[in-house]
Amino acid sequence: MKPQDILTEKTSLWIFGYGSLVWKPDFEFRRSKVGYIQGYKRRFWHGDNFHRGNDEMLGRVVTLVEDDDECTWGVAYEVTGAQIEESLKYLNVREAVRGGYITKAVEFIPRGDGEAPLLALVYIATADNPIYLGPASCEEIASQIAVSHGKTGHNIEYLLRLADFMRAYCPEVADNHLFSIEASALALVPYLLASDPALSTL
Ligand SMILES: N[C@@H](CCC(=O)N[C@@H](CS)C(=O)NCC(=O)O)C(=O)O
Repeated sequence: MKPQDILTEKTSLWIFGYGSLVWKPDFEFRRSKVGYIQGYKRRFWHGDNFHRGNDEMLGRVVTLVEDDDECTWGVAYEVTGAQIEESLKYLNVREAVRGGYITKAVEFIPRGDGEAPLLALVYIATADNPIYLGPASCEEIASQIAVSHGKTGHNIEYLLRLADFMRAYCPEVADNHLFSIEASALALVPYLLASDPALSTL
């Protein structure tokens, strides 16, 4: 019997997304829930030399940083049966091989009264990662995002789509880190459009 043979429709795995996965999972799933994990804060502290940057100009993408007083909102996706192997194979390339993320198990708390916590897999880039960039001011992060792009697109798209997700699905959450960087990056756009009109197609 191959390992995947035990994956019946009743076998279920939850995968928690908090960056590009909230707006672009790009794998098949049975259902999704908006909610949060405790003990982590989302920060634009990870470098990206593939999707939103390159080796000469690293993009900045989000990772999770442990902080007992914080929580991070996102989306958990349930994959069942054959979706489990397919999603993990896809995410291993997108997140681990190309993004440098590792996997951890976390407790996901769905939004809504009476929703039971769920064990979920999450992809995290840790400080020992070779392209981990670490803390910087929101202005510095915004200016790096404003001029970076990679094989998947411009780094600003990555920032704006995450901010749009939070406003649409978690309007009650004050993610100051995210929205400060967004405001700083948007303030740079007029200057960027003058130098790179292609940005107007974002
Ligand atoms: N692991 C986080 C972050 C994922 C993330 O943003 N990963 C990058 C890899 S560096 C990615 O998939 N980017 C695709 C894109 O930029 O469209 C999540 O759960 O959303």
